[in-house]
Amino acid sequence: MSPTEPEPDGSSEPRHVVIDGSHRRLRIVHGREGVDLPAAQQAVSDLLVAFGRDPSSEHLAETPRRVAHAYAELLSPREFDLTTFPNDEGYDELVLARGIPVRSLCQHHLLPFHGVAHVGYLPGDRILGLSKLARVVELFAHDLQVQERLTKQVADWLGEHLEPKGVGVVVEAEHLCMSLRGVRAPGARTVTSALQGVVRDDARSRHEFFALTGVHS
Ligand SMILES: Nc1nc2c(ncn2[C@@H]2O[C@H](COP(=O)(O)OP(=O)(O)OP(=O)(O)O)[C@@H](O)[C@H]2O)c(=O)[nH]1
Ligand SMILES: [Zn+2]
Repeated sequence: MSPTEPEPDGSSEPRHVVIDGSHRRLRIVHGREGVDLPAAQQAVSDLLVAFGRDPSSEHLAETPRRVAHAYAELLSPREFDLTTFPNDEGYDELVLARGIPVRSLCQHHLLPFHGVAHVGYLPGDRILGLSKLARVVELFAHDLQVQERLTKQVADWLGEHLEPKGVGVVVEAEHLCMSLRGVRAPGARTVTSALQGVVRDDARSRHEFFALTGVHS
């Protein structure tokens, strides 16, 4: 399957472009097809008609454009450079970014889910620019998602690109499809986790990871 070909679930893997001939700086771009704004705008206009509204009224005239752009923004992660540094000091404890904001779209209802991610890793030969932990979350969150897949994609991606000794990812989110409608359970937060390597297999590392996230294992 080519990097840009959509997977059966509608998402596709991000690609990287080597920008300085080494593994040290990679430009990460997402492989998803861009949003067709004119088509999305027309579809929103049709939806307003289906809702019994007049899209030509002064109040709604700009709404199709606004909605199309809003969804395009939510479905388009920003490109970034994956910057790593040699782990010269042999740092061998967990590195954890706690409370990274998560904004994503539920693939079932196209409603947002939002919350935080805690992303940690146990370094191997290289350490990662800290901001990149939050950028990787955005890379996968700006998609039509389920929380389980988002959580695992972040962990798998870090494992593949950083080759650390271990990875841990926890996502805690509120799904508007569960709080505003349907079951109407506002405040219910779903917690998912994905662990790899030492963080999964070694009880002390796993316990330390969950202790640092504030999530009880
Ligand atoms: N596993 C998982 N389920 C999700 C996620 N986001 C939404 N869902 C659920 O997807 C399910 C879709 O179920 P359906 O029964 O087809 O849809 P529905 O009739 O709108 O369901 P209700 O929300 O219960 O009214 C619901 O239970 C949602 O809560 C997610 O990230 N992960
Ligand atoms: Zn939903």
